[in-house]
Parts: sequence; C-alpha cells; structure tokens
Amino acid sequence: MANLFDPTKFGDIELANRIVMAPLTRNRSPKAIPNNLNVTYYEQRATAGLIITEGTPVTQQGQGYADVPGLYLPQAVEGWQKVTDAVHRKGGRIVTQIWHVGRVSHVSLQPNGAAPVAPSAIPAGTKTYIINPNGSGAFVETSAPRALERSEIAGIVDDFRKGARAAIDAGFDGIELHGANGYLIDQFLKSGANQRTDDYGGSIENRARFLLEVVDAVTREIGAGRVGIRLSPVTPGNGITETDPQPLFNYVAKQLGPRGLAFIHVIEGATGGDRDFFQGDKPFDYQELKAVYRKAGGTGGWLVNNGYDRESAIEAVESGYADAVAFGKLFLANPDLVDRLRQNAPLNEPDKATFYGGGAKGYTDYPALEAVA
Ligand SMILES: C=C(C(=O)O)c1ccccc1
Repeated sequence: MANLFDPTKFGDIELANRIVMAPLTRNRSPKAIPNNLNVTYYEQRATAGLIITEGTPVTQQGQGYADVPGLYLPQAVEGWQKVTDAVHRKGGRIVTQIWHVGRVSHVSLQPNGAAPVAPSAIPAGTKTYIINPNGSGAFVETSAPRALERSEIAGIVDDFRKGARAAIDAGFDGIELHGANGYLIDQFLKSGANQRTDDYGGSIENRARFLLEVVDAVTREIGAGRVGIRLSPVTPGNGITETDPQPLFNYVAKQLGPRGLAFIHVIEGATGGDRDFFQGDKPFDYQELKAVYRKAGGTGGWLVNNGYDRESAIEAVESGYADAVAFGKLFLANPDLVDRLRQNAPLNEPDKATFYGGGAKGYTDYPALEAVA
C-alpha cells in the first residue's frame, strides 16, 4: 500500500513523492516572459514530487490575464529554460500547464484588440485581470466573444501542438493540458458554453471532439508519457455550466483510457471552493470516473485536487483512491510543503492580498522551516 511520501511514476515522469504543486496563476511575468523572480519561486518548491506551473498560453489569442507567462515567444522559451534548469538542479520535476482561455479574456489582451474566441458567442459573465495604460492593475468584465469558424479550429489544435513542442524545448519534463475551469477546452465540452450546430457541438461525442483532437496532436508531438490533462467536471468557475456532467466526463475518461497519458488531474467540486458542489441533478461520482478510465485501459496517475489537507491526502493515497494529491494554496505559502507534511509541522498561512500581481512579497518571501527554527 503506497503512502503520500513514496516515489511513483506518471508515464515517463519520475516523482520523488506524491505531493504535487498545483497550477497557480500569479501574474508576475510582464510581457509574458518568465523572469528571474519566477525562477526563484519555482526553485524554492523543487522538492514537490511534481511541479505543475501556472497556466501558460500557447498564443496571444489564448491569453486572458495580464502578466501571465506564455510559450509563444522565443524569449519566453528562454525564460522557462532558466526555470526548468533551476528545478532540475535541485532534483525536481516540472511540467507546464498549456492553456487557451477562449472567452475568458479582454480585448486589450487580444491581438489587434479583437474579440476573444469561443465555441459560441456566449459571454463568460466573469472578470479578468488587465494592466491599464497607466500601469495600474484592474479586474474588469471579460469581453464578449465571437464564435470560432469551423475552419479556425484545426489551427488552434496546432497551436497546442506547437506549445507542447516549445515546452519540451524549454526543458520541461512534460505538459498538462488545461482542460478545466471554464477555459477553451472546457467551453467546448460543456453545454452552457457550446451551442454549436456543427460536428463540434450538440452530442457528447461532438463536444469532446476538440479535447481529443488536442490530446492526439500533443501526444503525437511529444509522446503520451509526457502529457497529462486537468479536468473539472462540476466547477462553476468562469461562468461555465453543464446540465449532466457524469455521462459527459465518463465518455471523456473512456476515450482517454487507451491514449496512454501520464496523468489525469481531477478538480473535485468547485475549484478553490466547496468540494461537495455539483452541477446537474445529483452529486458527481469521482470513483466512477476513475473506474471508467481504468476499465478503458487508462494507466495514467490519478491526481486529485481541491481542499485536501495532510490527513485527507494521506487517506486518499493509502486507500488506493488517488496516486497523488495536488496542493495549490498550501504550496503557494509553503515552499517546503513536502517536509512540513512529512514532519506534520505548522504551515504558513497564504496571504490572499498578494496572490495576483506584484513582486517578491507574497511570492518568494514565504519562510521555509529551517528559516523559522
Ligand atoms: C488559470 C486559472 C485557473 O485554472 O483557474 C486561474 C486564472 C486566474 C486566476 C486564478 C486561476
């Protein structure tokens, strides 16, 4: 029976333990280029079994927030190379979350001030973070999206392929596809955002088509053993809704099973909120989702997230339900989370005021245990 501190392997990726750093947007990479402060932040957290970086847009069209790092500029790949080198020097493993926000964006962030794109012209009804011309940051309403022409979709699939290649060129051990939290892949999946009448909308098979085309494109490019995916069956994040999540995600799990992915990362409940939250007419059955995936031949690591603490994480792994647990806010505030959990030591409290934007404060200045002793 495995425990939280045992090593494991996700596809081609070796993990020294089963404590994963969840992707966290921090808005500290101006001009979408990773910088030396980002290097320090990730290096400090290199004892994680696996670091999944913050969401990293594959194109400017896929960017929805100010000052997030991209993978679509040569300087960005160079910047990420410094991050991966630093983490590898500390013996860590790191993948980047490749991302297209779809409708969760603002015209000021889009190429030529264009409307954001989405499966259908349905606004997200949420806010995003931009930098005003005077340099001040602000949360503003997302801009109304336009529906993608069918002829544009293949190009975005290829953007993900290029992003996956750029990630390997930048030294990452692999990638996580951002298929969660109401962004583009999730928008195609869910009925509240996808009301297309072509073969990318309507039936479950059609709504999952984009996700599977992206999975196939990136696995052909970099190998399935270096590809994970993040899913959020029931989250209401970014205005996303789905009337019947269980059959939709059971279908996705059945299709992912034979594809040999390194890991499946599942957000349970509302992202960053109520674990018991659900959409549709009954609670979502995560055990069923995993069983469908395994029955379909899925051998990827089962990575769970949202609201876990030391006790529930230990139980999730020792029970055999999860292969690893991803921690967001706890890793944000505790660079040495692995040691703290191993020693059952006190934990730093995260400072919400410094989650997004700014500099070292609330980013690289959280103390490690030895610094406190
Ligand atoms: C990438 C994000 C996600 O997955 O929800 C995100 C973006 C902005 C703020 C918080 C989180």
